[in-house]
Amino acid sequence: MILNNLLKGVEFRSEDDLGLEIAKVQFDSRKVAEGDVFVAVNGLHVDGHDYINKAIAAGCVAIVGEKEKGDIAENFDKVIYVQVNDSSKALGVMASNYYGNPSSKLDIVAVTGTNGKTSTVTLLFQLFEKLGHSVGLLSTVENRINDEIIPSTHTTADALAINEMLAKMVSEGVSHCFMEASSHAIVQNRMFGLRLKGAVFTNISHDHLDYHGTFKEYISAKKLLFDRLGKESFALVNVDDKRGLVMLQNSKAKAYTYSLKNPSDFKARLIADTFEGLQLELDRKEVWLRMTGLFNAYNILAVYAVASLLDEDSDEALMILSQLKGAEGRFERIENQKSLTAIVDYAHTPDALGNVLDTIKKVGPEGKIITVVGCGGDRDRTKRPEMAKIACSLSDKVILTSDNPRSEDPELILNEMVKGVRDEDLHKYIKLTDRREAIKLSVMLAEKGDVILIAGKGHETYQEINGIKSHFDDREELRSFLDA
Ligand SMILES: CC(=O)N[C@H]1[C@@H](OP(=O)(O)OP(=O)(O)OC[C@H]2O[C@@H](n3ccc(=O)[nH]c3=O)[C@H](O)[C@@H]2O)O[C@H](CO)[C@@H](O)[C@@H]1O[C@H](C)C(=O)N[C@@H](C)C(=O)N[C@H](CCC(=O)O)C(=O)O
Ligand SMILES: Nc1ncnc2c1ncn2[C@@H]1O[C@H](COP(=O)(O)OP(=O)(O)OP(=O)(O)O)[C@@H](O)[C@H]1O
Ligand SMILES: N[C@H](CCC[C@H](N)C(=O)O)C(=O)O
Ligand SMILES: [Mg+2]
Repeated sequence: MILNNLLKGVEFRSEDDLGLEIAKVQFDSRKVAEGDVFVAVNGLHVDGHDYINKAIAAGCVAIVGEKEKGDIAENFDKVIYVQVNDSSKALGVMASNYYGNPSSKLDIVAVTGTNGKTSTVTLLFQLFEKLGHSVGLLSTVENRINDEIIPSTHTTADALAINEMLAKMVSEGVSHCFMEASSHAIVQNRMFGLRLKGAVFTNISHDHLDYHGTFKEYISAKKLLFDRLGKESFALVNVDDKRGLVMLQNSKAKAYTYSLKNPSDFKARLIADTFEGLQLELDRKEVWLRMTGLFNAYNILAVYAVASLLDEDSDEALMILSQLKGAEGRFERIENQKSLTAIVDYAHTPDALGNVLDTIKKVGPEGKIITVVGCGGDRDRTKRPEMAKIACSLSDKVILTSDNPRSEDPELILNEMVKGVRDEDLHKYIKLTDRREAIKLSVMLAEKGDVILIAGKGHETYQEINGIKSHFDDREELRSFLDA
């Protein structure tokens, strides 16, 4: 592709001839090959501008960067230089151009919020598939093009990977794509330049303050998704969350609301919440669903509203929804012969953990609740004491253990968690860094009628300790001890 065409829609300054052919767009010097353009992005750890010489040595023919040409590299006589105000935004637009602007050729609905993104997009994917459409999914658990699975490394991939997958979807006739929009992705402009049919806001609560700094900044990050929507798009927000309406301010999109408690465009009423499923009144129709928990009522309502906004038949949508199961690793029950209720859930924020434990308390059996939980390393430290506090106040016994410690000392993470436990709950917890041993102990402690909750890792099939990922699956571990 000609560089000039690649830069269509990007505001830039350049004194060079931009008529040359480009092989590929890259933003990592380690991936640059002969004939590529290298986009230098300033990151959290290093500045891409410091890798321009490496990119040139690897054969790139053009550079896109924010700095003045004279301030960067010596051997610029060999390459074209294009100066932009924001490289990550330029990268978003260039990635779209390179892959033929796929987002304008299918309907993309992005879902943001602290909790419920994966659950919502997975349900949307399943629903639209069963409604007879060819569908794409970009999510934490996996990316999908109909039956094809493309492994996922992030909740929201980088701009090049997103557009590459969207282009593949277009070439395979996909009509709808449901994607998660993480707050990291929004502020890093990984989705910049995408044309969205709509965006959904599920909720916002404590998470990622390590990255965003303050809760206010975290809200602003989510809001940016809605600020960037065009007037042809829809914005659908949960107004039972007090930040729901904030998302709509400054948005040009057509605004819609959903709620279980407040006046809204799409409304549901909870009739019953049981281990077997939810009973809801949706659009004045009664429906039984195979999912548990008030939070799932919100997810179902959002899915139903999106289907309506995309002009699907509402009766057919409700019928299909009533047959769907939730996303894997989300309130997933592990069958066993020990008369125990065993649940694996991805709750890795204080809000999610509280919701899941509240649900178990409300709908679960009379027995004790035994919770196994940890907190990820290299992530928001302030959620650690909160999560331990919630786990201990809503459970009878808690085994505090490792999640993905990543580069951190597992023992120190547990010590930070313990600080949050209330005095009256101090007798409830045990610290055990080895997650396998912690799961084993939960099964040993459980008696007939008890509930075991293994929280935080859900669908994950690895554990990252000391920067090394090894195979680990909460469901496999739990099953092996329950079957022993
Ligand atoms: C904190 C964060 O989001 N980091 C992401 C970010 O990395 P970074 O800013 O640290 O990049 P950097 O290492 O400083 O490098 C800056 C630039 O120099 C370039 N570089 C670097 C080295 C080199 O030799 N040559 C070179 O060109 C890099 O390609 C990059 O363009 O940009 C990278 C490229 O897109 C991402 O892979 C990386 O995700 C890291 C691995 C990560 O763990 N991210 C998590 C926190 C994340 O994104 N999570 C959200 C979900 C959160 C949620 O809602 O729960 C997600 O969407 O997955
Ligand atoms: N709508 C919701 N509101 C609050 N909590 C929810 C909701 N839906 C799911 N949860 C809880 O949050 C956990 C994570 O849900 P899910 O994976 O759907 O969230 P996510 O937003 O995709 O998370 P991530 O940021 O890691 O991608 C679930 O396991 C469940 O405990
Ligand atoms: N998307 C979240 C997932 C956290 C899952 C938890 N198991 C952990 O590793 O901390 C994050 O990257 O913060
Ligand atoms: Mg997710």
